[in-house]
Amino acid sequence: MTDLVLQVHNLCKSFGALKASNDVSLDLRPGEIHALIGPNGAGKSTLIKQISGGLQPDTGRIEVLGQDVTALDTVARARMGLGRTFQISSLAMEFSVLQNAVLGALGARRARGGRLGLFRNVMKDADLLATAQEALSRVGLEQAAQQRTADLSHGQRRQLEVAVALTLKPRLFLMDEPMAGLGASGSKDLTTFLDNLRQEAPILLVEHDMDAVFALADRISVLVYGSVIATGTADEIRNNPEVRRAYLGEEELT
Ligand SMILES: Nc1ncnc2c1ncn2[C@@H]1O[C@H](COP(=O)(O)OP(=O)(O)OP(=O)(O)O)[C@@H](O)[C@H]1O
Repeated sequence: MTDLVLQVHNLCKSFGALKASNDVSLDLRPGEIHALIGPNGAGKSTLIKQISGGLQPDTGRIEVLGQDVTALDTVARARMGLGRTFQISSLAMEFSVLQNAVLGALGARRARGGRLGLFRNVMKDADLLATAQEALSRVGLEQAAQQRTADLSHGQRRQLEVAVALTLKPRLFLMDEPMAGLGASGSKDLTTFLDNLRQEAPILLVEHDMDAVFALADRISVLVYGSVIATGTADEIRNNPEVRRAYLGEEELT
């Protein structure tokens, strides 16, 4: 019996001659933010896709809450509590904020094998509305519920993506660059939000914003050319000579 929320064992994935994941192992503990960093093309998104079920590894094993999910598809993994936000927005821009959250709640119901309805009926479904509204208030968007999603600021869209993921009541989160495109104040707000969210569901966080990573992460894994070259606390990673050589510029560490 393990209390690890996620375990990745010896994952390998090649595209032709390119080893995008080269014997990757890592885990996620309850209540933690584990950041995955590395240069462009290091294989971070490829790893996240394999964990979420969108891409099948060549070899290796993935366990969620102690259960082997390697052969399961995305929907089955979502049903087990694996929530995800994407690098590219999955929101319907012409829909209202509330409609997007309700669509999320509908997807969560589908993942649990529940019944689907026509969209116009769905907007009158008390359970779905309650789930959607609760998720919106968790991220501070309840006042914006009737706004058109296209009219939201970039930061608010990121909050809405997290709200949509929350409708699934996830046991763990995979987040691919949630800070991308946010200004300084947007990333500060999201940093505070993620800091609180980890208690509810631990987060495997892919992020280029090093200020956010070093502020938030309990542990950091560094991926270079598909391999994890180090895992440790922020201080351990800052002081790791191989990481300094391979990835982090000296100026980032002072
Ligand atoms: N479907 C694919 N077919 C072929 N090569 C791919 C495919 N997906 C990714 N790659 C390659 O695998 C390597 C890892 O890509 P990946 O997108 O996982 O890196 P990343 O660390 O997420 O990069 P970034 O920080 O730029 O998002 C890259 O060299 C990329 O070109």
